[in-house]
Amino acid sequence: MQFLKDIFHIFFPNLCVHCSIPLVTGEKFLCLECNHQVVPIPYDEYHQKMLQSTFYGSAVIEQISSYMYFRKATPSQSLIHALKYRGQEAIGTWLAKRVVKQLQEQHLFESVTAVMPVPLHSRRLKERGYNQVTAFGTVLARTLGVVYLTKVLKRVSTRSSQTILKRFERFSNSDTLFTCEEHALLRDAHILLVDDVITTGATLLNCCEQLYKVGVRKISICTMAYTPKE
Ligand SMILES: O=P(O)(O)OC[C@H]1O[C@H](OP(=O)(O)OP(=O)(O)O)[C@H](O)[C@@H]1O
Repeated sequence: MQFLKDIFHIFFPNLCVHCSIPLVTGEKFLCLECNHQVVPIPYDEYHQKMLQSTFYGSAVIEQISSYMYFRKATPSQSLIHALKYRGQEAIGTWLAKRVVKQLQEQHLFESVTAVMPVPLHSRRLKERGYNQVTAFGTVLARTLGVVYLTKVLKRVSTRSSQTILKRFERFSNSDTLFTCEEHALLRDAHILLVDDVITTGATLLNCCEQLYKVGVRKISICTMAYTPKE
């Protein structure tokens, strides 16, 4: 079997999602060199403040963690773009496994009662075929031993993609994005919201507002990446 895999690999090698060189055994999605350019965000007081500052004055976030810095033209952007726009859904699982390590070492999110993804609009979901945070979120929910709650929080607006907008435009673009149904699992709950990237925080803030309206007591956030302010 391994022999067949090796032959297949000669003709159809897996390529680094950033620099496109063929990957060797042991490498996944990124070659060693590109992998070294991914800058993880440590879980410490300084970086907690940095992440929390996105939501200061708007929402109280219990705990927050983001795996890596998101910067244009770097392997972090290639990873997220391959995950969202090039069908590489398994990148979500791969990143989640890295987050799980941090989560277990730091005893993070231990009082969470459910994990919820930032939902895609049904039209976007149809185009993409999957929500890019599903794989990531389900691994986290399984690790924490809690339910992965979908369908109650819904994206109702069909606004344009945030990706091409500047910081200010992202906020004005995010009026009524989501609605949330009442659900027994949300009352007095501690919800862990998961998404791919935090840029201005407008998307997650909008979700938080809807969750608080239906009786959620605490919200924590975990994302794959965070765009630092320039
Ligand atoms: O912190 P913010 O400024 O709100 O930006 C972050 C959001 O922007 C992107 O969504 P978007 O709707 O643009 O994704 P798309 O590429 O799927 O359209 C991303 O997936 C986050 O959900």
